Amino acid sequence: MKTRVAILGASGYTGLELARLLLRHPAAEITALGTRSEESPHVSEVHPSLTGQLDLRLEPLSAKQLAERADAVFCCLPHAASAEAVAGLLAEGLKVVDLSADYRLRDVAVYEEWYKVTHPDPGRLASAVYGLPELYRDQIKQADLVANPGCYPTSAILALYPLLKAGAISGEGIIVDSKSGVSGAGRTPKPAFHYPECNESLSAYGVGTHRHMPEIDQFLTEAAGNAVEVIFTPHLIPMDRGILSTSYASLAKGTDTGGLLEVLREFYRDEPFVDVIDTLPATKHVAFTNRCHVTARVVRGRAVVVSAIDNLIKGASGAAVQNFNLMFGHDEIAGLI
Ligand SMILES: NC(=O)C1=CN([C@@H]2O[C@H](COP(=O)(O)OP(=O)(O)OC[C@H]3O[C@@H](n4cnc5c(N)ncnc54)[C@H](OP(=O)(O)O)[C@@H]3O)[C@@H](O)[C@H]2O)C=CC1
Ligand SMILES: CC(=O)N[C@@H](CCC(=O)OP(=O)(O)O)C(=O)O
Repeated sequence: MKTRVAILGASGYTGLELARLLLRHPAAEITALGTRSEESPHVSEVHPSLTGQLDLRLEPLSAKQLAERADAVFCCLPHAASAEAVAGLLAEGLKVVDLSADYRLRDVAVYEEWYKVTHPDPGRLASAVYGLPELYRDQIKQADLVANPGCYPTSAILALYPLLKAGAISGEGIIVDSKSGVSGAGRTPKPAFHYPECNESLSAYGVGTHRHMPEIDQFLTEAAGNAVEVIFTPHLIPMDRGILSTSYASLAKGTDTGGLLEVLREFYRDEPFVDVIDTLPATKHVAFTNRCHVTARVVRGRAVVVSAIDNLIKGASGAAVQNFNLMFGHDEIAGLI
């Protein structure tokens, strides 16, 4: 029997990507789509690319209604709004993959400092599982609530975690320089993402203030075993999708390019979606896939680690399906290859 799934925030970009992936999933059936709109539009009006593939309307649905129609909910809402919904969904016995940032940080004070809002459901931060299967597969299998990682943190953590864990690089002075396509900002219009504002332009933003910095720190600290504070600088690049992160770190012990690659290859040996490559990654090589390409070089005595993902797939909806598969005992790669 198929697992019945609902998508909240289905009118957005991650909602669309989830619908696309789940329509090809052999063990999942999309049974409900959520919106705030009382007009209940047909999905083909909201996402013309789904015309003829899914005959559902987007509806404002209560947690109780969702529990009648689904077993799992993908929550694709903005932060804070998401945690408000999640508490009710869990109370109805649903399993939830939350794509927002609400349950990724373990310390509510850190969340409130960086997100500038009061957390609506702080009691659950300690028990939510961070949905990076490469690190927490066993916990995800047991979880009712999985916090899907941020897009930039996925690219940075996958690149750096194994090297820190192995003691190949130092946690001091790490720099993560990332570029993202515009879909990373979501479908909800904002002036900076208006076509003439961002086309033919490359700009840094959120320098020193981006909310993904403490998320990267949290997991790299775990890898290193002592406090890691990275400098993370995101850039907006005029393409639809994709993230490329170039990270710089000091070497902790004398090693060369081959040594770094060996650590990465060993860590990801059995991983279905992380490819440690000899060549340099490009967003085009992972676009529309759930894969992360990563490589490393030693340059003038420092490590340079380059990783690429599709922000909407391995950075959001693909990771969410991977987590869903683990939570429901489906083949981890179902719907993703
Ligand atoms: N885009 C990306 O690459 C990534 C996004 N994320 C996170 O995933 C979540 C969804 O992102 P994305 O799909 O890009 O966002 P979008 O802006 O594309 O879509 C979010 C949807 O949520 C609904 N919504 C907006 N505001 C509210 C609100 N205040 N209360 C309830 N519902 C609201 C809207 O649907 P309606 O108007 O129909 O109600 C909207 O279409 C966000 O938390 C985002 O930060 C995470 C990783 C990557
Ligand atoms: C290009 C762009 O604007 N990207 C977004 C990515 C954030 C995101 O989607 O992540 P959360 O789930 O953590 O909110 C940003 O920098 O805010």
